Amino acid sequence: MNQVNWQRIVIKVGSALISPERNGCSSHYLLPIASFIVRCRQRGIQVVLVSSGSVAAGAHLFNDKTTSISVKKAMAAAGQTEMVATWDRLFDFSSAQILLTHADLSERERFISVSETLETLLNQGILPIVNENDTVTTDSVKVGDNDNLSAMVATASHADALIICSDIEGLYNANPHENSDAKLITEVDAITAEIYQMAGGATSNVGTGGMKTKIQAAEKAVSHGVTTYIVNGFNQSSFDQLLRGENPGTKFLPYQTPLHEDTHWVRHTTKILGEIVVNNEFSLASEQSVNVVSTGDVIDVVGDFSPGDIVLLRTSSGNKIAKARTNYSSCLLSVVAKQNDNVNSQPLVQSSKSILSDKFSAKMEVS
Ligand SMILES: Nc1ncnc2c1ncn2[C@@H]1O[C@H](COP(=O)(O)OP(=O)(O)O)[C@@H](O)[C@H]1O
Ligand SMILES: N[C@@H](CCC(=O)OP(=O)(O)O)C(=O)O
Repeated sequence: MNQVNWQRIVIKVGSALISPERNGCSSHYLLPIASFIVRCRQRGIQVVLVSSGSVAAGAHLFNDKTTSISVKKAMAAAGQTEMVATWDRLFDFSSAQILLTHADLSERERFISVSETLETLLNQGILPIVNENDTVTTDSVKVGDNDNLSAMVATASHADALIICSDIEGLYNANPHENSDAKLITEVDAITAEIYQMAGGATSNVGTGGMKTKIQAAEKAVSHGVTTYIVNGFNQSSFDQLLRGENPGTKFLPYQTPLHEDTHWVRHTTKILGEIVVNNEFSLASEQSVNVVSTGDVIDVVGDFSPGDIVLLRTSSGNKIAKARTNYSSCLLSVVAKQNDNVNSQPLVQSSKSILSDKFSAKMEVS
């Protein structure tokens, strides 16, 4: 019986569980997770696996143990094969490898394509195994950690739950490796600045991002209606508890009313490719509805972007207002900004054309 009422879940497995010694893959900690995946599937729950560990798994093949980017990328390329093969051996059903970069998710058409492929694989009973395509990433196209990636995958696959399996019970009010009296937070109903303050970086030599990226992932997921857990993947009991509908770690409650699909994607999945700077007096008329930025408000432009790209709308004093899709290129808006500057407060370009945005997420359309 499915006591947890999930239909589709994403399980994220951290490097420490796959390659604890950075000496190839070990199935030691993967067996209980594989068994959990099998038991979920037997209950009719579809599963997507987001697996880290390619860098850690490939590390033993290289004499150069430095953390140079090019060596890490080579480790990832070599370790990825071993990591997927190790998982695949644990199942008597087929798995499929999906390697993604942020660019694949940040462009709407590609995001939908990824989403459709996940759907097709799941409906065919194949287990998707997702990782970041570390070998081809650069700073401008990488997600950078698999916690955030797993939340994006949970969104793209319309999952009900995201289970982040780590090397620790869950979120503590301070990093327990540095504070012996740290207390486990079992339930989080709102991800506030206080929650972020509790979360530190990774302290192991295999993990990336630590608790901070897990909180970011939880924020992305819960605002899409995805219940999120951080659990200790070393403990078999975590998985037994999950299947009994219990909470073995930290549970983040989903929004009662998730964000609109497109708003969520702009806010939580897209990458900012430039900035439109408006005057300090500018404010959004409404946090909920579509807002208007007139061309007369534009005082500066940062970066190179094209129509349709996602930009940050901010004031000249640095106040972040919204993430928005621009209908104009940086080139054209730079001209607009210069014209506004030349006539001081009397812009040559009136608000005959407008950019629309909605708070922090924003679609920008020409009205
Ligand atoms: N408040 C906190 N609660 C729990 N762990 C924390 C906290 N702050 C930082 N951490 C660190 O985050 C680590 C887990 O993240 P990470 O090493 O990236 O693991 P993974 O490989 O599973 O992603 C913990 O082992 C711990 O050192
Ligand atoms: N993509 C990288 C993992 C990056 C990452 O986020 O690692 P982790 O913090 O262990 O989940 C790899 O496969 O090595």
